[in-house]
Amino acid sequence: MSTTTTTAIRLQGLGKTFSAEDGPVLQDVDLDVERGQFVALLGASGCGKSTLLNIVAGLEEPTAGSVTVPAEGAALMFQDAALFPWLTARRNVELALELRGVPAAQRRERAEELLELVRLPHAADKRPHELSGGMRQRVALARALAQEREVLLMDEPFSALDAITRDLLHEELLRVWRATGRTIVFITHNVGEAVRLGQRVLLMSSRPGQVVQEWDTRPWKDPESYGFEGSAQSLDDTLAELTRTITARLREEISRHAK
Ligand SMILES: Nc1ncnc2c1ncn2[C@@H]1O[C@H](COP(=O)(O)OP(=O)(O)OP(=O)(O)O)[C@@H](O)[C@H]1O
Repeated sequence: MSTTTTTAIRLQGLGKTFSAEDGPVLQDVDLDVERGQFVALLGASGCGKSTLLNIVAGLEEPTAGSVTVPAEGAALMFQDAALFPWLTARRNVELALELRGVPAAQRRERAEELLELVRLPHAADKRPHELSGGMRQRVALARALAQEREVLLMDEPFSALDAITRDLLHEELLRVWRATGRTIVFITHNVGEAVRLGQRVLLMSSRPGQVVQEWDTRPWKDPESYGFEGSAQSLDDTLAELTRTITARLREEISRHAK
């Protein structure tokens, strides 16, 4: 099924069971993601985040419920950039354009535009082994954007990077998101990352995986539109408090699962 004008992704009563013996990995997941939204999906290891993303991407079939996504499908980005090692950064991006049927004459220019968008124009002729981990993820982002799909699904794309590089890429991703208006679902188990990036932070429980709680960070990120009148300091304090609250809830979910 394809989506409506305002909803990019709709999950209704979604469930996934790989084996009857292990029981459901996902059960009764209901979720609407509006077009242009940035959603961070947080949960303990093994709670079914990747399975959920793979179902939205069409890589896995649900065993219950329904998934509605844009007709053209979604672009995916993983923790491992998975670039072709023998191709330059530009050629890796061009390949995605080629697969989409972009004529050869336009590919080079478009690939360069995308590498510029992710702030990597100077590395266009380098091969993946000549790039740092952060640079490789920038190429992977440019390649995902080259697919020109409205929905971008990101499965822990920055979790293998050092803290400073990750911090920089958070800024870059937010800039790219604002510039392109993509709908993003971003998986992480890092609460700080989820709060920083997501307009909505969703917490998944484990076994069966369900969305058990949600926080809206927009009032703090866009205080003027939401009539928040506190100082920058009180804004920071409120976000830090939110991060603590979500961390405590995540811990609860992890220990509940461990019992
Ligand atoms: N193809 C599969 N066949 C059988 N079981 C699977 C398959 N894919 C995932 N699972 C199981 O589903 C559960 C959820 O896995 P999933 O990778 O979705 O979790 P996750 O929340 O993304 O974990 P992590 O944060 O560690 O990446 C796990 O118990 C896993 O073993």
